[in-house]
Amino acid sequence: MAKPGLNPVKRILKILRFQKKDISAIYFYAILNGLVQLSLPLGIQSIVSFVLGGAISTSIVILIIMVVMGVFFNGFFQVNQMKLIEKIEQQVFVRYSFEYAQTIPRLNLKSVDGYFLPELTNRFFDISTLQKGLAKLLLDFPTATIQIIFGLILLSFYHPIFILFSLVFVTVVYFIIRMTSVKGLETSVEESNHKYEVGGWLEEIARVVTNFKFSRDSTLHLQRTDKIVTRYLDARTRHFRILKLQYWALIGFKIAITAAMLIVGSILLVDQQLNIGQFVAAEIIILLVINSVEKLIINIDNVYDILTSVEKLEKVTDQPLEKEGNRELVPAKAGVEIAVNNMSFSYREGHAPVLNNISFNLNPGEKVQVMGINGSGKSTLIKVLSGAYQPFDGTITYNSIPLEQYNFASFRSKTGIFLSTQELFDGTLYENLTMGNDRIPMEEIMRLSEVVGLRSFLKNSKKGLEMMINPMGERLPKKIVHKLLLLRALINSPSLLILEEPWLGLESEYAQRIKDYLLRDMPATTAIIVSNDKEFANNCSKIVYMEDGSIRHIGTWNEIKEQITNDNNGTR
Ligand SMILES: Nc1ncnc2c1ncn2[C@@H]1O[C@H](COP(=O)(O)OP(=O)(O)OP(=O)(O)O)[C@@H](O)[C@H]1O
Repeated sequence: MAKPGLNPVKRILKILRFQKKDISAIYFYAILNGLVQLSLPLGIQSIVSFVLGGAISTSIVILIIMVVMGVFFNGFFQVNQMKLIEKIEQQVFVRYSFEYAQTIPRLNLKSVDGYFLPELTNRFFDISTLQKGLAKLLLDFPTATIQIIFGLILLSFYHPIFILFSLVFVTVVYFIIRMTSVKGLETSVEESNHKYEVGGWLEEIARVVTNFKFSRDSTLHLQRTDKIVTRYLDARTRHFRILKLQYWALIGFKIAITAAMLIVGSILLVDQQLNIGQFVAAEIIILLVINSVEKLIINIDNVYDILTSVEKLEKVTDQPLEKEGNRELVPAKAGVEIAVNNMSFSYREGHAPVLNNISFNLNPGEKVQVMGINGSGKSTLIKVLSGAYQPFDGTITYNSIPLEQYNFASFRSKTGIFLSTQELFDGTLYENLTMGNDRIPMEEIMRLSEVVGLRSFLKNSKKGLEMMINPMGERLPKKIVHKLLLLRALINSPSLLILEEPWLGLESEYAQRIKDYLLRDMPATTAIIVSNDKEFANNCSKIVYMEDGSIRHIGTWNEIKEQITNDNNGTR
């Protein structure tokens, strides 16, 4: 797929390259159509000559039949073109749908950290602009261009003066388009950016609807809408100014060519260099050429729409993906070994790091607890360890292999991750738990549901695991969602487990069961658990205590608890 920095015309050509065969066929039909269309004036020329000669014969009948057949073939070729265009439209839709579905889960989350991803994904809707635009572009453009070329060639047979006109015509059209198109595209993209800004803001109002519903005496939603809609209108007016310039240039040229050709045609007729039949035919050709120019004029807007829609559509697919290698994470009997060396990380390039020179080692199967006050960097640490946030300074290795050398499909298949920001998605309960992995035995799901306290929920739900989850509609209780997500992380005996506050807010009975399960029943799992639970800390083999993005203390709970108490008492 296109990469950042690619200009929009190249992006379009890239898309069209996949449809080379169909597009060649469309051009083939356009050429046939162009020829058939020209048979119309030639046929009429002959008919006029026959009529003027007073000879109504079978030849006229044949000619009329030929002209009518020409009209039929014109329609026939058009339908064939439409069929091919329909196929291209379908293919473009399929390609972008899969491209999006494939890309989004593989995005490097650091690069899209500043975006609200659902809003970014709205750009997919530009697919309909692209489809409609392509249809028009592929139907009208080749036909119009070929008709102009053939028309001009044919005219030059009538008199060499038309050759001169043709050359002037082609050069002027080329320069008009060339001179204004860069600015036109710029303003079109700008207009579209503001369109998405308005869409994004409306989506934001909808996302936090209760904030606006219960606000007192506030018209903030309208004030902000007014501001960004004004920006959109300004951009649109700027874009229309360019379009207007192009329309006027082409219309002016159309007027000039109409006048010139009619005058030349009339002079040639009076001078008897053309007979009346040739004159009528030449005028029909001129009208055809002018009509085609008109089609091009109307389509200029469409060209900008297409170029802009591709630019928008690829805003998602252009985002950097996670950098990965081809190493497989081989599950060891005792879990994975982890070494973090002088690792620093910041969410934005050039900003102060959120994590500073983090170093620690974990043996296979070790359970480490990450502790620290709010904002000390615990969540960021586990996000970076998960491999979803790149790049970072320093090194992180799993089983002595740097994180970025792993193939992430393999790495994630042996990793269980539970982050407090995760949510369920629209699908069945089974899909939400297994994420489509059918090899997970039902007994394991049932066994783990006992651990996290979901047994009675599953028993009581009418459809069991086939129950539909609708995260936006009838929502499940928060605790149930929490337990389901935790269950998902524990499934499939992961070699590496990363959990953020796994039992926070759960009933003490289940919190205890989860702790026991982690400590006793997962010997082959290396676990990193973010929690400030002191009792659990006492049972972990290592505590990483964070402060201001650095490791302040590291060791067993007994080794560091006094230092933490001293810190908190202000003896530091
Ligand atoms: N997406 C982000 N972009 C920029 N800065 C961030 C981002 N997320 C967190 N931070 C900043 O990084 C620092 C560490 O935050 P982090 O959430 O990792 O801490 P934490 O210890 O997990 O806090 P909490 O216990 O509240 O979850 C904070 O100063 C926070 O403001």
